[in-house]
Amino acid sequence: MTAIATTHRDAAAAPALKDHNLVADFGTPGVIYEKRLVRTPDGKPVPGLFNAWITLNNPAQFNSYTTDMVKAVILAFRAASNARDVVAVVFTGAGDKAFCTGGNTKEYAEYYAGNPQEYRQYMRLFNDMVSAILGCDKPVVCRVNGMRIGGGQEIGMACDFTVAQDMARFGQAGPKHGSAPIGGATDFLPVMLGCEMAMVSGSLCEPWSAHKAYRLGMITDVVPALKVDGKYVANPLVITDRYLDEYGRIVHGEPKSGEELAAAKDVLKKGVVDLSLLDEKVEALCAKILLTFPDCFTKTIEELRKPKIDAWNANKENSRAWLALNMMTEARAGFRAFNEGTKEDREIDFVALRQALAAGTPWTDELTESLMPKARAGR
Ligand SMILES: CC(C)(COP(=O)(O)OP(=O)(O)OC[C@H]1O[C@@H](n2cnc3c(N)ncnc32)[C@H](O)[C@@H]1OP(=O)(O)O)[C@@H](O)C(=O)NCCC(=O)NCCSC(=O)C1=CCCCC1=O
Repeated sequence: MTAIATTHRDAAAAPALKDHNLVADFGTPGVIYEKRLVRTPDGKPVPGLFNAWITLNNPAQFNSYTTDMVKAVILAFRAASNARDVVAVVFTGAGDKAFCTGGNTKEYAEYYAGNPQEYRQYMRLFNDMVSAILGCDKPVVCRVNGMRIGGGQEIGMACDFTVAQDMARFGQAGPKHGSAPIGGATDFLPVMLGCEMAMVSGSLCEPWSAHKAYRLGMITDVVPALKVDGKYVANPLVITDRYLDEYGRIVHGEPKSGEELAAAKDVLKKGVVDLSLLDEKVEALCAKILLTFPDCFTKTIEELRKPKIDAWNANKENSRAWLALNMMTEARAGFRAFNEGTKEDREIDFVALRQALAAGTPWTDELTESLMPKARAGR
C-alpha cells in the first residue's frame, strides 16, 4: 500500500477501546488522512473533537486517482467512520487547480486499456470507494478547491454537502474520452437536478461553472477565490452581475464571450487564488453540524442519502461489467488518445469512428490505431 499518509493531531485512543480500523498505520503519500480540531461557529477550536480531512494528493495530474489512491480513499473513509472523536469528514484535493478529474488516464491508457478483467477488478475498488462515501458514518463535506470532472464529479456528488471556490468547474468527460459516467453520475444527477439538466450535464461533457452548479442545486455554497489588488472578486470568466439576457434567458453563471471575455482574462492575469474563504465556509458548515445531536443528525443524513444510494445500488454491478468490456473498444481508443495526444489534439476522430461502424467495421487493432491523434496527423 503506497497511497496514504496520516497526520495525527489527536491524542491516542484510550487503550481499553477496541480499534475497528482496517489498518492502524497508513503508508506513503497519495491520499492524506488528517484530523483537525473542529471549530465552534465563532471559530474557537474544540478540544478532543475533530474533522477528518481526506485529501487527494496528486496535483500534477489534477488529483486524478490511481488504483492505490482508490484503496487509500476507502480506508480513509473507514477510518473516519470509526473514529469516535470525528464530527464530520472534509473530502478535498491538494492545491487550487482541481478537486479531482477522475480516474488516472495514464493508468487507464497504459494498463487497463484492452484489459477488461483487470479493469473489472479495479471497478470493484472504485465501486467500494463510492459506497464508502455514501455509507460513511459521519457527514461528508466536499471541499471543491478546483475542477470536479469525470469520476471526480462522481465521488464529489456522493458526498452530502459541497462547498466550492467559484473558479471550479463541474462536469463529465467520459463520452469524449471513451467512458460512460456510470460511476455514480447517471445515478445521482437525475436525483439532484431532475432528468433534463442531468441529461445535459451527464452527456455533453461541457463543464458548468460553480455559479451554475449552485444555481441548479448541485452544490450547497460557493465562495470567491480570486483576489485582485487584495480584494476578492467573483470568477471574472462567467457572468455574475446579471440574471437574464434581453430575451429573458438565464445567463447567470454562463461563460462570458467576445470583448467581455477578453477583459475577464486581463482581470484573471492580475489576480491570485486564495482559498481562505473556502476554508472559512467549510469550517462554518462543520460548526453547524457540531451543534446538533450526533445520532439524530446521522439518522437524518442516512435517510436523505437514500435516493442516491438506491439508484447507485440498483446499477453499480451492471455498470461495472459494462465498463470492463468497454475497455476493449471505446475506452481503449479514447483514453489512449487522451494519453498519447497533445493538449490541442487528444480526442479520437469521432466522425471517422461513426463512419467505420456504420460500414460494419469490427473493433480491430487497426481501427483503434486509425482513430489516434498521431494517425490523423499523418493523413
Ligand atoms: C478538462 C481537464 C480536466 C483539464 O484540462 P486543462 O485545464 O487543459 O488541463 P490539462 O493540461 O489537461 O491537465 C493538467 C495536467 O493534469 C493531467 N491530468 C488531468 N486530468 C488527468 C487524469 N484524469 N488523469 C491523469 N492525468 C490527468 C494532464 O494530462 C496534464 O498533465 P501534463 O503532464 O500534460 O501537464 C482535462 O485534463 C481532462 O479532460 N482530463 C481527463 C478527464 C478524464 O477523462 N477523466 C477520466 C474520466 S472517466 C472516470 O473517471 C471513470 C470513473 C469511474 C467509472 C469509470 C470512469 O470512466
